[in-house]
Amino acid sequence: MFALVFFAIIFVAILYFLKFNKSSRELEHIPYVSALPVIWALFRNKPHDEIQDIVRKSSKGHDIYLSKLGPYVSLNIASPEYAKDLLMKSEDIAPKFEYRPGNVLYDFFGNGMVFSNGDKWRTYRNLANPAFNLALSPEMVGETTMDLFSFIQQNLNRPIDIFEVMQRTTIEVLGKLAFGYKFGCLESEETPHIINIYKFIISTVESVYRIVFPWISNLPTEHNKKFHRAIKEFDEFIFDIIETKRNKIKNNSEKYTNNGRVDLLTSMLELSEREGIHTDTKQLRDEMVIFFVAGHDTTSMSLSTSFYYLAKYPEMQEKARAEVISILGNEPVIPTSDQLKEMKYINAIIKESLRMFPPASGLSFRTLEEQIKIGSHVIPKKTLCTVNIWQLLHDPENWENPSQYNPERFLNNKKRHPFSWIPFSSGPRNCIGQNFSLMEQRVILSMMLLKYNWTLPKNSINKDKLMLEAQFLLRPVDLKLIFTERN
Ligand code: HEM
Repeated sequence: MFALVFFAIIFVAILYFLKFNKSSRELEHIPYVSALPVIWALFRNKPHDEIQDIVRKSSKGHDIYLSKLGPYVSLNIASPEYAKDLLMKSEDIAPKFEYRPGNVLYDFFGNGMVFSNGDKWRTYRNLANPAFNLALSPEMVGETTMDLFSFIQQNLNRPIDIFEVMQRTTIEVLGKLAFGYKFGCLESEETPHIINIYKFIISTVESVYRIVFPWISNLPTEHNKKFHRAIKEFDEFIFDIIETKRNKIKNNSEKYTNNGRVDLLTSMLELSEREGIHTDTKQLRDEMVIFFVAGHDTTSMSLSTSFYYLAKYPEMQEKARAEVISILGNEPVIPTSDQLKEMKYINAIIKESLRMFPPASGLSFRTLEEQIKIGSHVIPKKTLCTVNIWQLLHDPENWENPSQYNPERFLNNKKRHPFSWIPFSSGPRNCIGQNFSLMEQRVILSMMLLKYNWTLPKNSINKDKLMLEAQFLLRPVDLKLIFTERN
């Protein structure tokens, strides 16, 4: 029996190897780089910046190369010009790789916008675009920042986990933005039950083991059963919100739950009714899940990076505060859109934080539907491609002293390749929430600067450098800050 299993494994491994070699023959002009050192570092939970150092060293300076992470052989791009060649292709020539049921990404995200293609993607992106434009005014984020003040008042003068606090804040913002819902994360220290459910789901989706060995998710383990039960509970929560909204729109009764503001879901439902576009409840659920996931941990990471560096460099914090006071005065008030535009230094801080620690360090896979050219390389149809955003944002050719945090680099009008700063990706599949997130970060940072000073605790593990978890969606490790009230 043992021998049979052993030979079956060898046979499958040979088939797998031959399959890989077939695709690599068509791509033999592209160097192949082993991903084993990266996988090994991921399993040892190495900080993400160290993993990226390993990526850079093992790719030996190639800015286009093949490698194999888990079951996927992919073409990796790490130069702005090559990234442009891929990302500016139409969404039909370089569509997203579609995951199948049984893969944790599909099981949770379904066909949400990050992973959908063709008419489905176009329909929902077109429905969501105007909704995002309507959401750009700063009041809702400003009101949530007032709730953040109340939360921090309970925790003054002692170390608090800034990433956790930013998650609470951005979850509140996302709940109101996406479906006009108040989770109550800033009302008490207790985490709402549905958010605990969500955190369990997302920790499973992000697991390195499941990326490298996706079949783990199909085993009848207790964890997998709990994962599917958690998705069911999260789904019931979202389905309930969708049905309630549909009914309110049908009956024309108090649809605008969020201080009279239109949330994304209501806006998408109304537009679809006006235009006679059928919206499927399961697809709307997938879109809400994507907005929720794509929208809050990313912004929390970026804000945490800014708070961290402003604590590490007090003179930077003072300079940022002086700019905000010169525009808003000395009292914490909600800025207007025009006032936000004047905040050049705050904007440079946010851009530098996104460069230093891009919350999404790499892009999801594209599968080519046609042969394309990347630089002078001919890349055949069906090749799986991705862009390493981190490497673009730390490329010494475009960024002097890339590992140094320096917002001034965004104030000196230096000409750079337009694809050298793409933390939100670019082209037709760029981030739909980019402008919203930038506005959100400007509002929260500027109001917090008026209300508080903050420092790193003396014994912080992040004193010398910001420690990162291993994941591809970046997170800081144990990032505590001490807030004190100004005046
Ligand atoms: C700092 C904050 C954010 C960063 C760094 C970020 C980054 C990105 C990146 C890199 C992509 C491309 C993903 C890929 O091609 O694999 C993306 C797509 C997307 N993002 Fe964001 N994002 C942020 C905030 C948001 C927010 C606030 C929302 C919504 C509320 C959002 C919703 C989306 C959606 C729906 C897509 C898919 C767009 C499409 O394929 O048409 N993101 N984001």
